[in-house]
Amino acid sequence: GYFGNFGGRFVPEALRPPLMELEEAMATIMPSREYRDALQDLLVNYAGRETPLTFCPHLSEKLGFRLWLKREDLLHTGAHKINNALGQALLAKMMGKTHLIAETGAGQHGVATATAAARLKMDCTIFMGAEDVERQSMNVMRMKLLGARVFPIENGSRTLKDAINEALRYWISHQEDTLYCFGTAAGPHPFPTLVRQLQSVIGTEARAQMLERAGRLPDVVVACVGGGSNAIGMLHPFVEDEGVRLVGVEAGGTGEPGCYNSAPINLGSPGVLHGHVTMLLQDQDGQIQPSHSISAGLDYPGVGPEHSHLAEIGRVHYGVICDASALNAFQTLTQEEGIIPALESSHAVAWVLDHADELPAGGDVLVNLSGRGDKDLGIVKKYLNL
Ligand SMILES: CC/C=C(/N=C/c1c(COP(=O)(O)O)cnc(C)c1O)C(=O)O
Repeated sequence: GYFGNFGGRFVPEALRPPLMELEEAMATIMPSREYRDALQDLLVNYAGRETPLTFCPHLSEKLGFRLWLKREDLLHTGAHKINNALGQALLAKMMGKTHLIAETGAGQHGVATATAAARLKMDCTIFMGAEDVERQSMNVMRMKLLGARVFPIENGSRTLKDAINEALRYWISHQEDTLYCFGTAAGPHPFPTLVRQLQSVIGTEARAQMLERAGRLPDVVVACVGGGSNAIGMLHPFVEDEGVRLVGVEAGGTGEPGCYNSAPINLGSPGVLHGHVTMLLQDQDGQIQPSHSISAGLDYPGVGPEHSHLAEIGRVHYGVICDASALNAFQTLTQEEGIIPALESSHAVAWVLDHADELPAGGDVLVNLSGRGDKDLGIVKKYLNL
């Protein structure tokens, strides 16, 4: 369960049995024809795969290279989260579980898990920081409509980190009938591996689509990094392609010195959080620092262990984008190409806009559009005179 020096399973003894049961199910149920056919049917005929690869003529003209977007925003529920939620919910169902629990920050994973539970007729409980309940209220309404119970978490920074803590605590005393449907490529082993496996459909499809549509592999592949699931899903299938430059984009928050950010790879240090060793925002005593980002989905002081490893070995470059640049990219993509991106995905687009002069003229740049921006209109209204 390690990626170089990062990963592992640093959990209370009581959590080892359900994690070992999950690992066993990954080895016995997931390779089965029954599971693979059922998941493929859900991804194609329910979630809407394969997602389009959209060329951006206007931005390509302005930037001097061909810009391509992988449209995970067009999936059912509006983000890549459904890939992972369907895969884990189906696994839980085949393991005989009747209850799914999950954490959520932007609410997309919460909605995806509630959707999967509704489709597979399972109970669903979502843990969500109270601050996120307010700033992503449309997604909270969707979760409730879908039949999920939503628990607002008041302690700590009232965001994603606290929601994960509560979900793990709940799971300890509800192991028999419950699977924790972990929402990102972090957490104790086997979650980072399981989530990468389920999200790699993004990069596998995009790689084939680039060869078909561009006639070549992309020069650069870019994805935003919160816990790291859409990025590892997009980047993993390209890791062996040495000529392809891989970029993960962390959230820099307001960008003022000493401000709260969500850029543990760039500004953090190694530590243990939520059951794994990874790069973290922490003080010298190992106390986790509060994080900040305009986008709830990137507002997390940790990152998946495989990203910490890919940064350490230098295979992926991790950049930082602040709130203002993300808002600018949100507006630019909307106006230039008629696509309203999630604030999370806007960080990846912003990195391309801000670094255009470093990117190969006449080349091909692929960006993962992890979600759509409908959920963020209430937030951006304050900043853009809507
Ligand atoms: C698991 C908590 C993160 C959430 N969302 C994160 C997110 C992210 C960042 O999460 P990762 O892909 O796991 O890094 C990117 N794009 C969209 C549209 C997102 O909603 C959520 O609860 O919805």
